[in-house]
Amino acid sequence: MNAIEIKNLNKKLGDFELSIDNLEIKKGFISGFIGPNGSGKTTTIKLIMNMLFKDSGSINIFGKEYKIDDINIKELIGYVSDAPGYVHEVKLKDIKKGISVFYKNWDEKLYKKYLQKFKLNENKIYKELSKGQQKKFELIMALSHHPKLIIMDEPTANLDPLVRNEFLEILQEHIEKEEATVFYSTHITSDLDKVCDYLVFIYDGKIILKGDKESILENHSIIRGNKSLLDNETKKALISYNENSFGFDGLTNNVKNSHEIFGEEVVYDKPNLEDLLMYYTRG
Ligand SMILES: Nc1ncnc2c1ncn2[C@@H]1O[C@H](COP(=O)(O)OP(=O)(O)OP(=O)(O)O)[C@@H](O)[C@H]1O
Repeated sequence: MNAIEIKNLNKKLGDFELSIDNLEIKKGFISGFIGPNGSGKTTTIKLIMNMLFKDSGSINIFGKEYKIDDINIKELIGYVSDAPGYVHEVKLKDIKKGISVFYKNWDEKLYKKYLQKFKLNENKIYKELSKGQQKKFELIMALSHHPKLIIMDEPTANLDPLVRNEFLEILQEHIEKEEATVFYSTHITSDLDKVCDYLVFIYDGKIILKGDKESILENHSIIRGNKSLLDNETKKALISYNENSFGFDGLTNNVKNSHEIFGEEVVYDKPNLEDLLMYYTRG
């Protein structure tokens, strides 16, 4: 069974349209959700969280559907939003008191352990925490009820590299222990290089690429060569390309075909996720 299954999902917001024909998030893995600003990541996540109502289509969480199984679904999910998550003027321990009662599986021991690990004092007022500490607290709240699915929207934005690593470590530790699934959006592709197994790439409201990270990277190649090799036919082999006075560079998603077209006259480089994001979105 998949952790998340989306079919024929449609949502219009002003002149933006999100349209996802089919998306399956595999249970037990980390799936990274990437795409440029305004491509529909937050909208998709809010739809998955039922914080926004869909126009049409279906969203299943571990085979369950909102409306029928709302409470059961929410018990299964740990959510970290892109915005500050809690009322600003309240102490951490009071936030915890108010929220923990909604979860059957709330684990006070685990909560205390994470507080210690992240060196957070629960007598502090939420607003007095730094942005990184606020995110850590939100992660603790999201993990302390043993969620089977962790959904996060840009959780590591604004975190320094050290805190980001701690954040990812605690997440990985949790996944290993709980066999949980993670689906999270980010602009920080180096985080995904480190931890993600699967990748979902959204652009202008549509999923343009999805699959396991290693295969996606293997199926793509950056080609660099002399400008004279670019013509209307050879350009068709490239997702996008860039020309300068020395030559060109472009991305292909058909490495074999590109070898047939360009032969040994060009250099083939392995792309990273940053490269994919750039070539796919620069038109
Ligand atoms: N309430 C709304 N009314 C009208 N348009 C909206 C609304 N909410 C979002 N949008 C539009 O939907 C599009 C997708 O926004 P969304 O926040 O999902 O993108 P995103 O991929 O999360 O972007 P970012 O990386 O900048 O956070 C944008 O063009 C945005 O302006």
